[in-house]
Amino acid sequence: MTFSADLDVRVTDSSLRDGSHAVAHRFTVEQVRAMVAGMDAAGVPVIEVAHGDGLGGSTLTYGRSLVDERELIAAAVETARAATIASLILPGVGTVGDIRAARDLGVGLLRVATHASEADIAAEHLRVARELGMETAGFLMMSHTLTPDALAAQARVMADDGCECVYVVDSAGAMVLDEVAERVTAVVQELGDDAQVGFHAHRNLGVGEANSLVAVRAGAVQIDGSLRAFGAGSGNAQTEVVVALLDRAGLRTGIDVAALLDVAEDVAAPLQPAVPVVDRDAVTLGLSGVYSSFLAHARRIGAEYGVPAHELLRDAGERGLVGGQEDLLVDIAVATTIHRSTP
Ligand SMILES: CC[C@H](O)CC(=O)C(=O)O
Ligand SMILES: [Mn+2]
Repeated sequence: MTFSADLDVRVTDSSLRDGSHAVAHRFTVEQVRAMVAGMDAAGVPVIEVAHGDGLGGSTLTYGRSLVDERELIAAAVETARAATIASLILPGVGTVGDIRAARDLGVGLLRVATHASEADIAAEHLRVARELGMETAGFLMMSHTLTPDALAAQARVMADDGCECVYVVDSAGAMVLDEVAERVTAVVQELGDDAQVGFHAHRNLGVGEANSLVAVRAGAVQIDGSLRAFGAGSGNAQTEVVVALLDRAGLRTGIDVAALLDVAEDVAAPLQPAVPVVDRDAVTLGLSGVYSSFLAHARRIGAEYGVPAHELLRDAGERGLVGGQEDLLVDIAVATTIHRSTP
């Protein structure tokens, strides 16, 4: 175990990383301080901070950050009294230089994210983080695209490369209950005592919180969430709801439910440009198995080319687009407009 034996489940709040997608990467230092202060006081043990696409994600492709993520991380580290500040990196987007900088700023836990079938490309980043003394986790994005056995084999690669926890990540919010249970169970069985298993939900099909509970029942001991579902797509499982459900199930998270509900209501909600709703775009993401972070790009590009976002997302699903291929949404939009104007 890498966390206290007093906890049954360790919760990581990703509002200040996954939620960055929802604010077009425009978090300010003051907002980060307020969120971290509230969550830290409520007992949230891990708080993730970065650009939505991880360290180094501030680019034209993914969207520029208003404030350099290193400033935001520094503010989070300075504010937190007890919480570990975590960050996330996608090899190929962030570099080992970003890992060193994050460690120097006080990031204690690094999550290395790869497409579910490409666990091997995390090896170097995991090694560097371990050498720097950071706790490490692997993050198997788009886990719905692999069978449970194939996913377990990828988790084994990450565990052998030295990470302490492997997350089953439902990036598209495409999985429903049994599909989560089957994958988490397979990964738990494969890893045994070699590494813990975590779960990261998106609620595009309206079952993010239920999926998180199912994941815990299947053996996941680390669970992600975002306050008020402050994440990509229709958001992550709501941290405060997941914590309330775990509390109701008699599982110890070390988090004060009432205090966290106050932070969600009083600090997070006023920062949200829109209340995350499971709407047509979100359900299309879930049904088509498309990355939740594609939603904001689809809405922007759709508005520019006069193509409804859900149509772009549906076509993106048919083409099997993966993270990093956001700009292909422009191709789809252009193809759609040409198709429409051809007699
Ligand atoms: C593009 C990175 C992505 O937002 C990571 C993540 O949270 C997920 O795959 O769900
Ligand atoms: Mn996510």
